[in-house]
Amino acid sequence: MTVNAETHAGGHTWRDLPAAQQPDWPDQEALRDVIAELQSYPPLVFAGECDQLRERLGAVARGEAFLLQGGDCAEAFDAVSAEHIRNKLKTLLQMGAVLTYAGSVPVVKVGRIAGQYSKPRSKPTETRDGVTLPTYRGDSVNGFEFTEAARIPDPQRLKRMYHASAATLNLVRAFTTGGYADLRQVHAWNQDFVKSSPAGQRYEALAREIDRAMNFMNACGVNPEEFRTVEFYASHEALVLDYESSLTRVDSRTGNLYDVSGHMVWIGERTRQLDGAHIEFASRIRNPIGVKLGPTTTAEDALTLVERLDPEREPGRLTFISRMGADKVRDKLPELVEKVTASGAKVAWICDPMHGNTFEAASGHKTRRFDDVLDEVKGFFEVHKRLGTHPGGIHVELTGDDVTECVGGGDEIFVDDLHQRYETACDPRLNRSQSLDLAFLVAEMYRDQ
Ligand SMILES: O=C[C@H](O)[C@H](O)COP(=O)(O)O
Ligand SMILES: C=C(OP(=O)(O)O)C(=O)O
Repeated sequence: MTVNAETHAGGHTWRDLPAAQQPDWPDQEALRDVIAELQSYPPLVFAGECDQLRERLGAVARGEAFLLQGGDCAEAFDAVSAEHIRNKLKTLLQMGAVLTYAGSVPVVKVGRIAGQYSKPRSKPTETRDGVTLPTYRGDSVNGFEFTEAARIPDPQRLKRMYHASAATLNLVRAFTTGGYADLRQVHAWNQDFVKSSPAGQRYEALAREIDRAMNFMNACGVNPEEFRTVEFYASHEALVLDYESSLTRVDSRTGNLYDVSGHMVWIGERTRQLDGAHIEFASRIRNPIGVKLGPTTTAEDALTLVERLDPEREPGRLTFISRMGADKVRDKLPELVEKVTASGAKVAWICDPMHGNTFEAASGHKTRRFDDVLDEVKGFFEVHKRLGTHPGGIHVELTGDDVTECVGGGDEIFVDDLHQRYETACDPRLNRSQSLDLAFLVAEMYRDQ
């Protein structure tokens, strides 16, 4: 793992191709120094862990497991705190427990965490009160504050991204293996929540059932290790290629390249050009790869992506994350699923019900309706049911905090509430209550499927 990718044939082939959405770094020499420093840093994850996740995703692709992938739209350096990380993890663990128990399916848990610091944007600039500045591209690139100084891309931020990811991953590993994620804690995860929210109360009833089932198994002498720790993986969008490539290493066991900045990386809707640098980069690494598929994706695009990224047709290698929008999923998804399935490819199909359903409220807040999110997931399940294929999971933007960024949900948030706790640096996230609501509804859909 010590050899960096630049010395490996294939480690730098992406550099010859157009790379969309890259920061306009003003100081190239500073960038080169940062890249050299990042190349000397230790890996954040191990190649063997990436292989293990690929195997788990293989089960998803075969229809034997369900993927829960979620976390912030954009992580922020000033949110690297025990409280934020614990809240996010707690929400994902609760959703995982709901899906496993109510959906009766093994759940592969993957955070949008410990690396989700870079954002592709629709426009290069933002104008406020007649002042135009470069758009915010995530904490790895520039500052959120609307000042000229903050918005200048600064490569030193890539080092902060590495350190923030390392600190986050360290705590996530401690939480998931050090007792906090023990299934006997199902009630503890809910303690601060149960009284106030309908989702919390519904969860509490489910936790009591899980308790009874565990007591029964305990009485039978069954108390497996799987109840005490949780397998949890980290993922992010592989957007800023100088960063991802600096953290790409040769695996000493196999000679293969792995992007050791996270277990799984995905390529976004704005950077999945078939002849572009991102797909080339992803084609050279052995991590499990996700690709977002928006409503303009053609079946031919999807088939070429399979050819480029999964030529061996290895279940778990490639995850297609559709993000069509509630009004399009039923029209656009079937042809992709049909033709990819007919080609013999063994991809996992996941639904991102967030990115196709964003709109701007009259107050100027970017938001999403919980009902649209739910409807896209429903459409996704309907398509797979009709085609006899497996609805493999969901990919959601969420937080464990009680923010007011998306409207609707059981503990209803109205458009007029959005200003109360609107904290996202980019796109609106489901709060904890909305996330749990979604998990219950998805578990029902899965069971019915
Ligand atoms: O999270 C996804 C994208 O970065 C985001 O939707 C882009 O938002 P924008 O259209 O405001 O640039
Ligand atoms: C940018 C994102 O999504 P998409 O590429 O699907 O727009 C994202 O998931 O952060």
